[in-house]
Amino acid sequence: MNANRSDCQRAARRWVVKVGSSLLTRTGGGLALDAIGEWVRQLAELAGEEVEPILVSSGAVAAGMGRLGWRERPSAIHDLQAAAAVGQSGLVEAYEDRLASHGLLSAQVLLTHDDLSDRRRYLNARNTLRTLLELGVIPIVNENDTVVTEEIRFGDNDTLAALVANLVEADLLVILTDSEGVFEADPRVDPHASLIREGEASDPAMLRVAGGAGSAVGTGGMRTKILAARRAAGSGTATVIASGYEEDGILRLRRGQQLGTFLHPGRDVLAARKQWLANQLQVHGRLHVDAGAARVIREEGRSLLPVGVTAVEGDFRRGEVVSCVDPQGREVCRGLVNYPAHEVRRIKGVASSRISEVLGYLDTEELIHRDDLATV
Ligand SMILES: Nc1ncnc2c1ncn2[C@@H]1O[C@H](COP(=O)(O)OP(=O)(O)O)[C@@H](O)[C@H]1O
Ligand SMILES: N[C@@H](CCC(=O)OP(=O)(O)O)C(=O)O
Repeated sequence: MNANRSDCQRAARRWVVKVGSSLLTRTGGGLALDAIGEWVRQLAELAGEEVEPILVSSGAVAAGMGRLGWRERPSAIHDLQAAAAVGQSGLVEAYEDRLASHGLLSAQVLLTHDDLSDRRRYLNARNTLRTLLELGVIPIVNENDTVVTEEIRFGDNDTLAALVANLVEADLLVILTDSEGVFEADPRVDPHASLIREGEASDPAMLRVAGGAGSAVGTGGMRTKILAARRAAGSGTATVIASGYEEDGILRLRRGQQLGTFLHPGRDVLAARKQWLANQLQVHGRLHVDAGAARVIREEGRSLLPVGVTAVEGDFRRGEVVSCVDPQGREVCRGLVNYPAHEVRRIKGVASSRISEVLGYLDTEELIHRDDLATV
């Protein structure tokens, strides 16, 4: 059963807000700085209401074109990459200045899709983003355009935003673009098409209105946004696709107003999260935990600390999935482990306060963080 859309928006704590190139690019290159100021003002207000916003912003190519004096978007990949490299610092500076004027710190995070499919780098990105949010810093994420080709060619930061939503298990993904939302047909082709206000992310009809593969609108455009909503739904995240030109649009969403198109994740959020983690699970090793650890994990949803581990089986790397079993050999949970097998063997049974003494460094106090484990 889908929760009410307004309630979902109001209850959402962790937001990923994606701002598309179509909004950020001024005609002839350069950044739409006034618009950036508006989104920042709203994000700052959200942050003051205990929302944790993460921004995924395109615009590096646009900013670079402005700086290089290029009037037309180049088509050669190396020119696009050069423009993005010149522009990324300007893009972040634009956000940083405006966030600072609201007393907020920002951080630049550059990712590629590959980073998020590699277990260790995935865990690194997840821990970094989690720490930034705990520190009250606003992460500004973009594709690392220097090392990718496909994404920069298709102009697809929608997928990146969905991957980030999965990564941090966001409650809401807001995709801001130049269109009011998803229409029954591309409004540029059919100006009379009406706006779809609500739907299921997985509904095949949504993809059909956004243009099938091979059609003119089949690459980028609305199609990648619907696919992003589907991907986000995988970890229980709801998506809103709305216009970035709407006055106070972000704040109005926060208050529960029905702007743009809302795409329900389609099933129980907690079940989706567990299923999502379970799908990631290819078990690389086994940790034997004592009865106390098994109990607090099962009954209180706590993290696994090294002190609760009695034996280690297998050879796994940091970020891989391990299974935890209780003293009777019953599986308790599976999760992403923060230390490699040879180090877990050294810190098993050790208090977290002594990890750095034993290993010479401290990564995290938890062996498996509660957000990274699924009970079975
Ligand atoms: N069914 C649809 N409803 C709304 N917009 C659509 C639809 N199909 C295609 N589009 C197009 O998608 C565009 C937005 O995508 P895009 O230009 O890639 O934006 P961004 O740079 O924000 O990612 C709209 O301007 C619109 O022309
Ligand atoms: N990462 C690049 C391009 C990504 C891009 O254009 O994506 P999108 O906003 O989805 O059309 C940039 O910052 O210019």
